[in-house]
Amino acid sequence: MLLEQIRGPQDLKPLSIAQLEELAAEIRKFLIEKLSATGGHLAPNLGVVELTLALHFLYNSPKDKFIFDVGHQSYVHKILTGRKDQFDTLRKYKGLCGFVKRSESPHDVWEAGHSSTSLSAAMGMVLARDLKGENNKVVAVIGDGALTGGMALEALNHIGHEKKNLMVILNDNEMSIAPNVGALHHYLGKIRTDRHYQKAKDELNQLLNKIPAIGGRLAKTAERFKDSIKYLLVSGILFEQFGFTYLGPVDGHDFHQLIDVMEQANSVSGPVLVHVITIKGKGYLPAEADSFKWHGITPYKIESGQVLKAVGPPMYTEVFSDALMELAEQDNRIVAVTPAMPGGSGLLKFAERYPNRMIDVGIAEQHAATMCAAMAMEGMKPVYAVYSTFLQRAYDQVVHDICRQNANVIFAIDRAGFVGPDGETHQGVYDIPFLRHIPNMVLMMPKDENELRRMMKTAVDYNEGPIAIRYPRINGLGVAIDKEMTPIPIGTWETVREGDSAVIVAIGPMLPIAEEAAEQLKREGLCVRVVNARFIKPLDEAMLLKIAGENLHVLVLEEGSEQGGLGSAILEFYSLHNKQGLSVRIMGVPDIFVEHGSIKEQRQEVGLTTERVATELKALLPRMRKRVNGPA
Ligand SMILES: Cc1ncc(C[n+]2csc(CCOP(=O)(O)OP(=O)(O)O)c2C)c(N)n1
Ligand SMILES: CC(=O)[C@@H](O)[C@H](O)COP(=O)(O)O
Ligand SMILES: [Mg+2]
Repeated sequence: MLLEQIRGPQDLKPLSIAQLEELAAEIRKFLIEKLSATGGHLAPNLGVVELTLALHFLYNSPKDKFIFDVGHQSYVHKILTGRKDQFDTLRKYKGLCGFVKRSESPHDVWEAGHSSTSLSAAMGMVLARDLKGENNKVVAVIGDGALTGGMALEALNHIGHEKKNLMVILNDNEMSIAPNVGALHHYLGKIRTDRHYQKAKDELNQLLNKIPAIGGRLAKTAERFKDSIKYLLVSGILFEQFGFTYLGPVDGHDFHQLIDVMEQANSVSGPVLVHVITIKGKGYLPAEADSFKWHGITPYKIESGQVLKAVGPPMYTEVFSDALMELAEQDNRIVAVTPAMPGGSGLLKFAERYPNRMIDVGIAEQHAATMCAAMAMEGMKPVYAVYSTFLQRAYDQVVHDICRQNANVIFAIDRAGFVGPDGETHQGVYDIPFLRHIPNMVLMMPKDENELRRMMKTAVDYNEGPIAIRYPRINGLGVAIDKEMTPIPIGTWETVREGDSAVIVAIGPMLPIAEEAAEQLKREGLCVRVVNARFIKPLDEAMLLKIAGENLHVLVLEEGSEQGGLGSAILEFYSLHNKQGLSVRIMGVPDIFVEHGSIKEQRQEVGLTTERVATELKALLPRMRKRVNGPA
């Protein structure tokens, strides 16, 4: 087994092409076996086995810097850089990160998780290198999906301007998570498929290179003729016009072609883009056949490709999807917009039923937001379906285009709260702070799947401006579903448990924890009220003033940043109403990044557990404690 002998990239250098091919097969087998137990981004990594081997074979990481866009396809890189023995802990708590992670290895020079940052990072490292007078290589590996992200265009524009030595490897597998979309995708498709382009280009290049070296004006004419013909035929014209030397496309699973084109690239001065065609999921038939499903996969049976299904009530995403279908049936103003996440956001059924009303814009969260504003102003009901973490990309568009113009956009914010194995780059814990302070925004979070449906109806009936519903990446509670979706009056909270010792104000999946804590405290003589603060904005001011009037201590429970979240909003409200004397304890996500693991482990790490809530509440109530133990 060659793989056992690979302790680092230096062990690749003496290998022959045949041995590299053998090693590629071993790595594929390793990935398929390991991920059958851990889950993870199988298809993307199966697609870059040869590419990653060729990079480490030809260049000298970490002196030469490899930057993986998104970083979900960096498992092969991790295997080759001394971490293969850690793969049983992939994406597990305190285990191997599923993305590039600087703290894991000096070979990990740039972290991501969010798409389309690699070219900007490469440019930064190249500018620093040249200012320091160093001469290492900087190689960005970006997928055809990530290339649709706006940042990539910003970087291409600048890189072409600076004309620095920088290599971009475009890993083109025709897929984003779902099939890739957009004009760029079609352009790449033309290059990929139009083989006679290639043949004509190659034949012509041979012919033109035969023109004998001639002096004087004729030479210039011949050169101009060659360039103008090349202009017509060279397939990477778009990139050439951006100042890159375009090489390819080559077969990204053929070591001869890969090594040859990278050695060609080494002799290019200035930015060079190597176009590599790969098969997402290569080497595992179920993943090749459906790389959409196998982009990110849970544990599976290798032989059958059967994915081990999670049991329990439907995920919130599915409840959202079904509610949207029902509402769209009644209201043809409803259009769904997704930035490249039709599957994860639950829009596949909608797309099938309403193909003209489901718009996938590619990895373009900013464009999606502004486009929704304009659609709303033209009388449509755009439902912007987006993960909390990816909405961060469109903050300015939400402020500047949607809220400031008071556009009636509905935000369906999925993955709100902890997300589990994707970890710190994907946690949905900042949307409350970055949304609640924007004028005109309404922000809701349901306590269960039935309330999610009610909130969907509330949002569709709401015509006063932007309105957002945030819901988590978990199963619902399995509550009864009302046939009718009854809208909820805006800004009204709900007392789900009576009590006069203290109040827990909780949202979303924190409600069950709050109720369990209250039940626990009841056995100690404390009668704790639990309030479902289902509107984060606007707050239920009447209820807050009533609580203040009862002089009750308040504990706020939210699976989101403590800085600027619901608890902060309540503190601000009490300060504004001169109720500073009230004690308000906020329990949420502290000022740290919470890494990968299960959602349960992430909650435990920050203390969002029944036990800690009970303990914190008791600590809040010194007076109550004495009363329970007899007269003061
Ligand atoms: C800003 C942002 N939006 C969406 C995503 C979700 N996402 C992760 S990977 C991916 C597709 C990337 O496609 P590509 O770059 O072609 O890589 P491949 O998986 O095909 O290798 C998407 C949309 C993300 N990580 N970041
Ligand atoms: C790498 C990336 O950003 C996506 O693949 C993301 O991991 C999808 O998340 P879900 O699994 O929650 O849909
Ligand atoms: Mg792709």
